[in-house]
Amino acid sequence: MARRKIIAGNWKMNKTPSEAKELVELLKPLVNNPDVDVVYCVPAVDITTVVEAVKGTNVAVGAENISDQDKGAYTGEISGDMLVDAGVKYVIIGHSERRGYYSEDDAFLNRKVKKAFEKGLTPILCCGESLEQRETGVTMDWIRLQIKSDLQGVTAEQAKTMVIAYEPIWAIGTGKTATADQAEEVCKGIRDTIAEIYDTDTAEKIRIQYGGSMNAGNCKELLAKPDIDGGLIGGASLKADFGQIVNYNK
Ligand SMILES: O=C[C@H](O)COP(=O)(O)O
Repeated sequence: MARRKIIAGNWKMNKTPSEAKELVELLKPLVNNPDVDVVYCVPAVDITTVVEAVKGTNVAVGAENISDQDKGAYTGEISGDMLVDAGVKYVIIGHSERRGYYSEDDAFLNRKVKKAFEKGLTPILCCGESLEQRETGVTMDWIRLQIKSDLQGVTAEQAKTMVIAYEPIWAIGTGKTATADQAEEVCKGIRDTIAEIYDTDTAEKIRIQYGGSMNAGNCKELLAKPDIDGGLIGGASLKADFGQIVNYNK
């Protein structure tokens, strides 16, 4: 069975609640594609507004982060239960901006992935190499290490339902996209890693996105690759272009 494409916007720290509402309204007529799952991953403070604004549409809402803890004295944290109660279905975990700027390491991210599953949320787990790692030829070794650590204790049944986003750090927000062949090579490598950790059935079911300067111009070629099941879009998710990406096959 063919994997269904999943196109997710990662709004990052860009929209106030009122701006978020405007963006949802702008995108509403543009993001209908029966062949594609559409997700808006939004700042925590926008979640309630966006959940309300997408009611009755095909769009699901995701969070950009989750606490590894359940509840209690963790100032500033947002728990899985809070996200679920607010109507969130997906959560981005391990984005390179969180790994880099906030020193989130693999052991911490592994706890978040497990917490997301425990609460019934679908993790979008990010991985990817730096420019230096690509240039020294260790891309796949690095990514294999990230995935193996971040998925420790995750069952095959859980892994089948999740999403992995391959995001080369050098391509994020730089306008420099990986070529479709480069992106496919790593996404295929990720699928092989999943087969190694689990089995081929799990590898065939897990969805793998590409992220890094994906836009209306390059999405068709990237999404035509056999192991690229969607995109995690930053900059281009904040404008009408996102509709063109969702409708890449039209
Ligand atoms: O999560 C999204 C990625 O960081 C890609 O961002 P970008 O599309 O602005 O390069």
